[in-house]
Amino acid sequence: MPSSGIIAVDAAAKGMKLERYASGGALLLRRATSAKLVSASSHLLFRATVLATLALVFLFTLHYPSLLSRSFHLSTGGGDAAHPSSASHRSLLMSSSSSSASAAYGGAAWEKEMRRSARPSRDGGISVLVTGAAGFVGTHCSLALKARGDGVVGLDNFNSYYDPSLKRARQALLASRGVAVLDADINDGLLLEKLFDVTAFTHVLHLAAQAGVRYAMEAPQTYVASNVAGLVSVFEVAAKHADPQPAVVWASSSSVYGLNTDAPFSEDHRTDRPASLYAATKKAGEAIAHTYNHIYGLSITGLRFFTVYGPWGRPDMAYFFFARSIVAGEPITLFRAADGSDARRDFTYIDDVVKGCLGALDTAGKSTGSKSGRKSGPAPLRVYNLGNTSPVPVTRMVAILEKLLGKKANKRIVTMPSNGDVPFTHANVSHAAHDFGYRPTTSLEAGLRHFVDWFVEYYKLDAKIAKGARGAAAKPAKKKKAAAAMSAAS
Ligand SMILES: O=C(O)[C@H]1O[C@H](OP(=O)(O)OP(=O)(O)OC[C@H]2O[C@@H](n3ccc(=O)[nH]c3=O)[C@H](O)[C@@H]2O)[C@H](O)[C@@H](O)[C@H]1O
Repeated sequence: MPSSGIIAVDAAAKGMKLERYASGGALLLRRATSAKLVSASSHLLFRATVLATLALVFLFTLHYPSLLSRSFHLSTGGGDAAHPSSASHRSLLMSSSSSSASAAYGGAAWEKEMRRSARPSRDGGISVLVTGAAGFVGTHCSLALKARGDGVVGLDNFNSYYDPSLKRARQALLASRGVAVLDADINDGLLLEKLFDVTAFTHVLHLAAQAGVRYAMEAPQTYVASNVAGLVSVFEVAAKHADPQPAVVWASSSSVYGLNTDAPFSEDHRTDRPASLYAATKKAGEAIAHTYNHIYGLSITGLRFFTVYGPWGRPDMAYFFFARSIVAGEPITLFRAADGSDARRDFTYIDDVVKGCLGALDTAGKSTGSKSGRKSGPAPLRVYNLGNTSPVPVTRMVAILEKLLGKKANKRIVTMPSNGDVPFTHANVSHAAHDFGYRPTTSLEAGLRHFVDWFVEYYKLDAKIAKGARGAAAKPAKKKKAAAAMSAAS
């Protein structure tokens, strides 16, 4: 539209030029005719341009619907579970129902429910806001806190990075144990403020994040939005709005060690060479934590998780999607390091990690700041490895799965692509052991057995799979039969 307007003005200006250089009556007549002609042709030109523009918009809509509907994604979320679009990265932040959560939540009944869920049932119990509560680690930690008599309010945006129905099932499990999980986003600062107005949480267990090392190449902005902006949002509310300030324990990652080759990885080692954007955002989080501790006296503990696995786990992680592929008879790709060695991971079982999280909460120490922005003295700033201390080759992990599922994997072994992966991880956990008695006790064999038990039951796999027979049947399994078959197979 504007371009056609410019063309019309240009044509009229040319007519005026003729007028300026002509002289005499005949020429006056020609000038008038010329002006009419110019006017008519500029109308034609204008109409043609409008039509052409409309045609272009139509074609553009046909070919790039996602671009034109971007504003829809920004506010309503959605996307394909397997490949959420990076253009709709804010949909990973704000699910459809959570985009206006701060406006939707409130009222006497809501406040009563928040207070009920946040209230400890034991003397000396703590009251914890768990972000990412419908996530893997968040669910297990919330259950453990509630079970020992602490108060818990959960928050999750139920994004589609992986199957949201699994997150809803975890939410239902939490609800059955009396833990309310709000459908809301950590970037919704107003909602967080509202929550702290209603409940004086003593602690925040901040686990909401965009996880996954390799997916960061596909959707970089989601990592910045959740792991940097979201973290700041949580720290802002905890530091400047909450009264009194809570202590914050949050999920960093073993990936911050990046290209570090000293092993086992110790908290004193270099973390300035992240291999992925995921790792870089977690490293940035640790720097941001330092700032909020330094300025506002916020007690902050970062936990570097090492490839956590177990029942109710994350379907985007290798052990989980390998199990699925083995059952389905589909090929799996195993990465081998450039020197020809198998990739190795310090796989850490969820129950061990939960003990570490609760230990970190229990020893967090108080924040020293207040709403006024003044702090009364230095507050704790801590970082701990939560690993298993015994790296296992990924090929061994697959061999265990094959045994448990009673079925051979169709393996394809390739050199590790340059996608942010690291060849090995190995935790030194002496600081966590010293400060809160963290001692991982679960072998990969035992932990994967628990995972497979849950996996077979949750997905109602045919008992034949558990027995090692071929093919997964579509019809629902009898749970007891499947479980019995699983223990027979192991
Ligand atoms: O500790 C962490 O900080 C991170 O742990 C997890 O990352 P990773 O340790 O990379 O786990 P995961 O993807 O399960 O790959 C496991 C192994 O399988 C190998 N791997 C992977 C995929 C594949 O197709 N083939 C393969 O061999 C791969 O080379 C690797 O050796 C979390 O996802 C991450 O969110 C973060 O929490």
